[in-house]
Amino acid sequence: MAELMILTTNLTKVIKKKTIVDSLDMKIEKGEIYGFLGPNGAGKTTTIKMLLGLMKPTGGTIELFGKNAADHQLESLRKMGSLVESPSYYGHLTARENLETIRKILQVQKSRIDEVLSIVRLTNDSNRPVKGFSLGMKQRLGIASAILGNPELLILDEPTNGLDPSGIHEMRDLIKRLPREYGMTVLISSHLLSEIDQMATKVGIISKGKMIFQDSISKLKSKAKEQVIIRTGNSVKAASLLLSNGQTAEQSGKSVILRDMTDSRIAQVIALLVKSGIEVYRVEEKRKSLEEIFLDLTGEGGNVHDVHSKSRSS
Ligand SMILES: Nc1ncnc2c1ncn2[C@@H]1O[C@H](COP(=O)(O)OP(=O)(O)OP(=O)(O)O)[C@@H](O)[C@H]1O
Repeated sequence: MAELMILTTNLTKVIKKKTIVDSLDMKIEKGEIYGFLGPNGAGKTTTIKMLLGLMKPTGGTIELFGKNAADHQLESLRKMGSLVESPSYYGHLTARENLETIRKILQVQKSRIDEVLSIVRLTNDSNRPVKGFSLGMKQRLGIASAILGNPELLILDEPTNGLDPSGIHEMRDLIKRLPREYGMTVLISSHLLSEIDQMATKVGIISKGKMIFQDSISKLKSKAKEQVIIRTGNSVKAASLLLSNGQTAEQSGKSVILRDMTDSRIAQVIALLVKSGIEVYRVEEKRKSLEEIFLDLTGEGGNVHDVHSKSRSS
């Protein structure tokens, strides 16, 4: 099994009697880009602050790099870089000068400044005062600061917040390169699945403080099982006829809904309906988008409980 960078067990935070993070089990392996997703207020920042030792958990445990975080805090913080909320800079100083102030604290080699400027593609703007930078450039400078100490684990809290599509694109390209080219593991939070869909190797979805899904994007996509909707002259009769012929079908208004159908099975179903005198008006195929699955999971109803029990047993 791959080396574990983060493992939380029953991680819980209660603030003013309100459970903000609720028995969270998070598992992140080396080399992953882990998308930590959830609507605003779900508890992402609170979780991240606990991982970074900025907030003390009310309950549960955190292991970082295979060791209990509370017992090895300095050791693990040395191997981590982070960008939480908007990064702060000296606006009148250049990008290079801002990095130099952090470099002195971290005591890394001077040459590392040129390396990180090149990684985040700010070399050409490195001698300009930061106050003239776009939001996207400031965020990239924030990542440059976070990776200055050459961390093994990089934690980014909503780094694409407020960026325009081209800024999001640049950020995505940058983050994708970090594990591949520099061996880093990345935890990135977002409230939009579409923003991390194309870069995350794993996703953890949090809703109201609880982890409701944790697996690969492809597993998440497989939840988007296609439906075949057949509109008929008599949907009640159609559904019961199909059921008596061993075909699971759900009646909904004037239609019957079938799931996981092959082309030949659909042909058989239609032939059966027509032979039995039931008119077939329309056959439609519908597949849920990733965003719809995400909304289903994080919404009030949907199949939250189904997924929750599934992710716990896996
Ligand atoms: N110090 C605090 N005191 C009281 N409530 C808090 C405190 N910190 C966080 N909360 C509440 O906890 C909930 C989760 O906040 P958190 O910032 O972790 O969510 P989030 O998922 O990061 O969302 P966002 O993207 O909006 O920051 C929110 O309802 C917030 O109001």
